[in-house]
Amino acid sequence: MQRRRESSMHGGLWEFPGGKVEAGETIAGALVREIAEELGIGITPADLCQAGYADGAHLPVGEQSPVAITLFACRAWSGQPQCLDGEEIAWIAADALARLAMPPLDYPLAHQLLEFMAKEAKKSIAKTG
Ligand SMILES: Nc1nc2c([nH]c(=O)n2[C@@H]2O[C@H](COP(=O)(O)OP(=O)(O)OP(=O)(O)O)[C@@H](O)[C@H]2O)c(=O)[nH]1
Repeated sequence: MQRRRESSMHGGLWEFPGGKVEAGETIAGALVREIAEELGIGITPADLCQAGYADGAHLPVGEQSPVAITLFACRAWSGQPQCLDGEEIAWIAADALARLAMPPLDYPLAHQLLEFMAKEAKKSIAKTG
């Protein structure tokens, strides 16, 4: 997880690393670029698997968001993650994610990630068992 710069919108809150899709990019292509810019590691679209999606419809009634976020899991990368853009980065255990102070859409994403990981674990047990 990455803690946003204090001076930015949602400053000081923890979020999944990533960023906005630019004109002409695919969502996965934008993530490859953002992860290189923010963490200095190399990932490829082939290693990405969609793990979640959140937009304003996932927020409590009365709360709105102009933002829609697609969350990807990534199984492989090259290099060591460095904090190149945020205030700090940290590995967070999946079951501790929801206790972090995060922007609103990252809470439903964290919940979906837990479900995704549980399903992946079941598949892996089925394969090996
Ligand atoms: N992670 C996250 N970001 C949100 C939420 N709601 C919301 O408006 N945002 C905004 O969505 C934008 C995400 O873009 P970004 O990660 O590229 O962040 P940024 O604007 O600081 O980067 P930039 O300067 O490179 O454009 C941020 O401005 C962030 O504040 C939310 O619930 N979760």
